Amino acid sequence: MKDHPVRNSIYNVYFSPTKATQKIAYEVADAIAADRDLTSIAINLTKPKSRPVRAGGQENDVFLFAFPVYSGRVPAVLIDCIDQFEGDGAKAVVVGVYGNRHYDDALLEAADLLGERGFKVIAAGAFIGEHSMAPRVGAGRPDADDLAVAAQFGHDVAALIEQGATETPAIKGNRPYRDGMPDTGARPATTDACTKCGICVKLCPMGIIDADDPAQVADGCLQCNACVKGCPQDAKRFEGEQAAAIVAMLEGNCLERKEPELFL
Ligand SMILES: Cc1cc2nc3c(=O)[nH]c(=O)nc-3n(C[C@H](O)[C@H](O)[C@H](O)COP(=O)(O)O)c2cc1C
Repeated sequence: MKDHPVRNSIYNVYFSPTKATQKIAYEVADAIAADRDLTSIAINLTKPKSRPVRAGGQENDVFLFAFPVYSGRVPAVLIDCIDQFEGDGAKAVVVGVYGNRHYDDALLEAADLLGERGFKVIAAGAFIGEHSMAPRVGAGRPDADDLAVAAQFGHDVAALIEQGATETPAIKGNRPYRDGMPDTGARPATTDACTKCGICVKLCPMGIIDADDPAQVADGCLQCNACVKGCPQDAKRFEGEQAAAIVAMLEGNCLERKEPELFL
């Protein structure tokens, strides 16, 4: 009988309502997997039924945790998920994708939380995605240049692992973290153009859009904009002064291109 060496894994764990984070996560994970000959296992936390999930690793596994930055923080909906992760000494890489305003304390917060769960966080990266609330901000990102940076980041992480790195680099951010997003009860409005096709029902990461009447949206909306961006009839939108003020602030201050920042 032949002995087969145990193949270790990279867990590509991501939450990505409007898919910017997903693009970066795959680029990073695929580069690490190729260089380290790891089996890539994707864990998509976006659908409500997929959360929380028990996920973890062993010493020679790599755990990529990728999320969109919400209000400069890790989305609150992911905190219960992180509580289910078991590091057991596995190496972890943090990826935060933000909408060209700032990532503030989100990378640091994610690294702290994963450290508490027993992971050795060896690298972190902040990448830019189109702002889900204001599509002119970070429009079209991540683009080809961003994806190339993400792939190179993955190769650099693989080289670090080869060298046996276990230390956490200095990651930008402050403790205590900035205040997270207040729950304002905001939720999308639905126009007469809605055909009740059900696409938004499937896209909603909170499962709160009524399947029979998609105009009915229950409490707990993240304002992630998956329904707004995914509606083929353009029938969902955030209305009112507060939504307009956020878009005006972002378009007024955050149109200048930012570049990814890497911590290794
Ligand atoms: C509720 C909410 C809060 C956000 N907060 C920030 C923020 O603090 N800074 C920023 O630059 N972008 C912010 N964004 C933009 C997202 O981080 C960005 O659009 C990201 O690419 C979305 O990732 P996804 O496509 O994987 O859903 C926010 C978006 C939402 C929906």
